[in-house]
Amino acid sequence: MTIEDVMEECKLFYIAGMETTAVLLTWTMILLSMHPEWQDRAREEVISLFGKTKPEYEGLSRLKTVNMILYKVLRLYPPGIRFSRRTYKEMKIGNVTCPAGAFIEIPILFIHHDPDIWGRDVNDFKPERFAEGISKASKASGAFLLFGWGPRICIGQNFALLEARMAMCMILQRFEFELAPSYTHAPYAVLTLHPMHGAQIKLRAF
Ligand code: HEM
Repeated sequence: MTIEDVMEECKLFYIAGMETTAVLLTWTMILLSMHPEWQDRAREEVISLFGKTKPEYEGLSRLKTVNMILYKVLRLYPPGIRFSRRTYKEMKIGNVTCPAGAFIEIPILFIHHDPDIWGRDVNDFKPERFAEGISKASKASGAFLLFGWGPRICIGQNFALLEARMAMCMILQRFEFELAPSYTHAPYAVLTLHPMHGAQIKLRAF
């Protein structure tokens, strides 16, 4: 690799890794503010596992409620709303024949909100849907696509979830939070899916 290649890789990791995880945490704070009963459940779990001490790596894998909440947030508000592929030769995908060089977009957001896959309560905030893991959460395997799919699937996915668990634990250990009256719910996609008018949240230390 040349030094330029290394620099490009560093930029890619920064761009692909920072904004995505930041919006995941933002939506999690928003949804836990909208659903205080889940905020309380998540806090109870965190305090029962770690008290007020900094969570350690092994302990994070024992989180159940926080995990279900993160998956639920990632289904409803996937940070990246689509990913794409280009065919390098003519190929058949299902019943469709694609010529070489076709650009194919996979609409993560639409798939994550498809009632045929997730049921009629597709838009409800029900983290318990993920109680038995990702594979049992929907009618179609492979419908939870937030990290992409195949050989180019997000290389940072485990790291991202680890960061998110750690950050949410540390926030829940210290603060109760609720939406400020100025918050307007307007999901908006530019590069990532984020709240168009920001996330005004009131934090109360305890
Ligand atoms: C919630 C957080 C994240 C989400 C939703 C996310 C989502 C994605 C998606 C959809 C792709 C395209 C995959 C494909 O084409 O199949 C991708 C690729 C990538 N992600 Fe992430 N990502 C996240 C966090 C991270 C983090 C934390 C890092 C690095 C520290 C990272 C590094 C990358 C890189 C380097 C690629 C390109 C992989 C390749 O082309 O081989 N991502 N990510």
